[in-house]
Amino acid sequence: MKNLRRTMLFMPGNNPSMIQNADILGADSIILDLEDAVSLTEKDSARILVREAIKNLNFENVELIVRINPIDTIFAEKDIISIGKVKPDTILVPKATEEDIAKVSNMLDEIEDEMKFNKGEIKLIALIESAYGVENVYNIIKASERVNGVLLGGEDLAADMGIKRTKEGNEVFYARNKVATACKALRVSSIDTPFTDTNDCIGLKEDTRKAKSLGMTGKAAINPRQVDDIHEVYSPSEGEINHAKRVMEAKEKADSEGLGVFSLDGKMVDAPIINRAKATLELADILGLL
Ligand SMILES: CC(C)(COP(=O)(O)OP(=O)(O)OC[C@H]1O[C@@H](n2cnc3c(N)ncnc32)[C@H](O)[C@@H]1OP(=O)(O)O)[C@@H](O)C(=O)NCCC(=O)NCCSC(=O)C[C@@](O)(CC(=O)O)C(=O)O
Ligand SMILES: [Mg+2]
Repeated sequence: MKNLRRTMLFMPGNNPSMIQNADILGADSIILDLEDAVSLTEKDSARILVREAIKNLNFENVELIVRINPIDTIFAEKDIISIGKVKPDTILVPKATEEDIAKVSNMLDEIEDEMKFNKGEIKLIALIESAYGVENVYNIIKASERVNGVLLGGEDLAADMGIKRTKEGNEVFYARNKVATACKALRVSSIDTPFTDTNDCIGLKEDTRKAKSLGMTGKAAINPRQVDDIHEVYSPSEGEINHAKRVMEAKEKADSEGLGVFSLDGKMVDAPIINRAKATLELADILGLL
């Protein structure tokens, strides 16, 4: 569902059969990749394919994101100019620093001017996948008003740290915490790193729950089979919806009795719990679960 960003499904920018189905795979966002999923010899043809796909295919039901090549490569400027002119919803900036975000944003200012697009219409997501990026994520988000999300890249981060990536994910605990907190502080989305074993749906759900429990608001996917499992974790369960309804009913009663704090099933309920219940019911409503 566009605008929710529970899932961002990566697909290689040089794979037309994957791209042509992108709109119907159920992900909230799709990422057409010009970076690591495309070999050096295919960079130019992938850029052309992605540009033509954006011009000619229907991507109404998903947020359309393009991951460009890193700013310090010979491909980045061509990517920004060629892709910026066909107006994707969002550009994903890999290995992002403050300077990279400012540079892409300035180039988009010029493109939007030239093409008579609305100013600031093309958004940016910063891909945080280095020790520097994690430590500076707050300032990287602040580097441009276009930034409305962060994607955490666990594989590159582990490589930069010189540590092993594991299914348990203890090695990304600090990064998830730091990214989720910076994103909440600046009210932008925080998308967790993909889970790379596409056959392990139990491991995927466990990994998604862990990231969600730290405040990450969505997760990247690399295979359409992962989309429903991630959505399940990011959807309120029947039990959570029923509890939220009971909190709101009890609140009405407490309001009529002039009480700001009350007890439900022996547990204290006050403003933060009421706000959480409201948010649960709002999301359940958007997802058609009420
Ligand atoms: C993983 C695998 C090879 C498995 O292949 P398999 O062949 O086993 O797939 P099957 O399940 O058998 O496919 C069944 C049917 O679904 C279709 N289908 C599969 N995947 C699809 C898809 N993604 N989109 C649309 N359609 C798809 C397929 O075409 C087939 O269609 P059909 O033939 O019609 O039946 C394949 O999924 C794949 O290529 N994924 C994308 C990989 C990618 O983009 N990676 C780069 C981005 S991550 C990254 O960079 C992160 C990071 O930045 C972060 C960090 O730092 O941590 C980093 O640096 O790492
Ligand atoms: Mg990466």
